[in-house]
Amino acid sequence: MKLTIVGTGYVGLVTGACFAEMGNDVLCVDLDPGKIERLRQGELPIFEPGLKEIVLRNAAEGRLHFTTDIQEGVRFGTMQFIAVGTPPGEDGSADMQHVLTAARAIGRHMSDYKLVIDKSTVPVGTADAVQAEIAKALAERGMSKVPFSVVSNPEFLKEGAAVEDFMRPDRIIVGVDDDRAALLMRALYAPFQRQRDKLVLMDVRSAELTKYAANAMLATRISFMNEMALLAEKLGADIEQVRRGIGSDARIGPQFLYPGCGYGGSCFPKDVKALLSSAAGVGEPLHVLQAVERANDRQKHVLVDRVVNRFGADLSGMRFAVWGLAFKPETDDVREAPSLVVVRELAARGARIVAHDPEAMDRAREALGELPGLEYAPSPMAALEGSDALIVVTEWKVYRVPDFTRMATVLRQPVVIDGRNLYEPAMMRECGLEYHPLGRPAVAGAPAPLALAA
Ligand SMILES: NC(=O)c1ccc[n+]([C@@H]2O[C@H](COP(=O)([O-])OP(=O)(O)OC[C@H]3O[C@@H](n4cnc5c(N)ncnc54)[C@H](O)[C@@H]3O)[C@@H](O)[C@H]2O)c1
Ligand SMILES: O=c1ccn([C@@H]2O[C@H](COP(=O)(O)OP(=O)(O)O[C@H]3O[C@H](CO)[C@@H](O)[C@H](O)[C@H]3O)[C@@H](O)[C@H]2O)c(=O)[nH]1
Repeated sequence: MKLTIVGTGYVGLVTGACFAEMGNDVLCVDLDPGKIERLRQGELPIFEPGLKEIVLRNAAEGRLHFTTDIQEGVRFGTMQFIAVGTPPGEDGSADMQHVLTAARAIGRHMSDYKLVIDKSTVPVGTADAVQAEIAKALAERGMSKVPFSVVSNPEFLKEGAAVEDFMRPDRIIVGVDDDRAALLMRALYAPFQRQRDKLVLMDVRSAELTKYAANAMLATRISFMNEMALLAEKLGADIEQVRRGIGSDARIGPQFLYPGCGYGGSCFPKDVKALLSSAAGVGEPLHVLQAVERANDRQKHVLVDRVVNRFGADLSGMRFAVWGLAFKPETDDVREAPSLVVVRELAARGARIVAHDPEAMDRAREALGELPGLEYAPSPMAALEGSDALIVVTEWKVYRVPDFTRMATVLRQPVVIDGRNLYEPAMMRECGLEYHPLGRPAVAGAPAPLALAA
């Protein structure tokens, strides 16, 4: 089939590449000429495991093309995917300008049947707005008789596992109100559901809400566990044991129960805000979700609170190693990353920061700008040299089994503040490290170089 993907970001590029991999002929369109030029040269604008191979192979075999020309894009595909950004507006509601611009462009340039598929995460009612934009643009050209359908097909991929998630989805949500569109969507997704039927067809509004409800539920689990971790710590319990205990209940399940230093990324924070805004707009406040957001805002400060408890409020003259800048491992994305809060707060308290991340240092540099006292280390161990403590923010694999003995000697004070519970407390004790995990009893270094703050 011939597909056009409007928007070549995390979702658009993965969608385009994976559909091309299934034999479709795909044209990816983006407004950003730099991004399109790099893709044409075989360079990827983002880091996503496994994506480069698929992009290069399908481009080389002539099934995946890139352009900045929206007119060419609209003429190309019978199926037009909208995969542009829906960032939060000032009031927290999703900013729909990119989606509506894409819809208008489709209406302006189409001359035969198009199936318009909304893959961006959009508030309920957006498909109706897209339909209206296209109809208006067609009417302005005197072409109101040209047929088209609009369907909702929200995307559930996770960054860092995007190709795997797209290729092996748990379910494929399609909100569709007409038979022709449903038939085309079934045919397109047939290769992804050979084992079992994963297609869940529903009405368009329900599909739009399904996406927000899924992210809101996952964010709720995380905030719940983060609060349980803080409570466990106060009560002398161990959240890691509690996590295993509750995760083994089939009704709860083990996934997305990991306490951490707050959820980040381009989705949970913005989608929680957008859903709260939609709900407020129809007079149906979401009390649970309001609390989820508040808890997450607080959680992003938990690591620096620990630093302050341990070293005092004035951190001038001190130096901290920060491991992990991406909002999660296996991505270079730093949007809404807890690391940004940690680094800015440390700098504001006068500390010097030596940060390391396997993939996200360039993006972090762009996001943080020139921050006094911030430098980047070429390796995890280099960040520790001369630092007063290590703060672990993102659980990259390379941080999981460091040389603990060397860590204890390289750090000026052998203190580790861990926002992801990566290490075995007994091992830290054994290596003479003072260890502060989340929701677990802290470990005093042996021999303790400094007494633990109360
Ligand atoms: N990133 C994720 O993990 C993820 C997962 C599922 C759903 N989503 C949703 O998918 C949508 C896209 O997210 P993303 O992370 O891929 O965004 P992104 O910012 O990485 O990419 C969006 C791209 O769209 C381009 N664009 C904007 N307006 C355009 C236009 N009119 N024509 C052509 N190109 C245009 C931008 O230049 C940009 O390259 C959002 O609604 C997001 O919530 C994201
Ligand atoms: O047990 C957990 C799981 C995740 N996180 C944090 O939650 C955030 C989001 O992680 P994750 O969901 O793995 O990555 P995203 O790429 O943001 O994916 C989410 O957002 C996407 C965009 O809407 C959806 O498509 C995905 O289904 C949804 O998982 C990150 O900061 C993680 O560190 C935790 O703190 N604890």
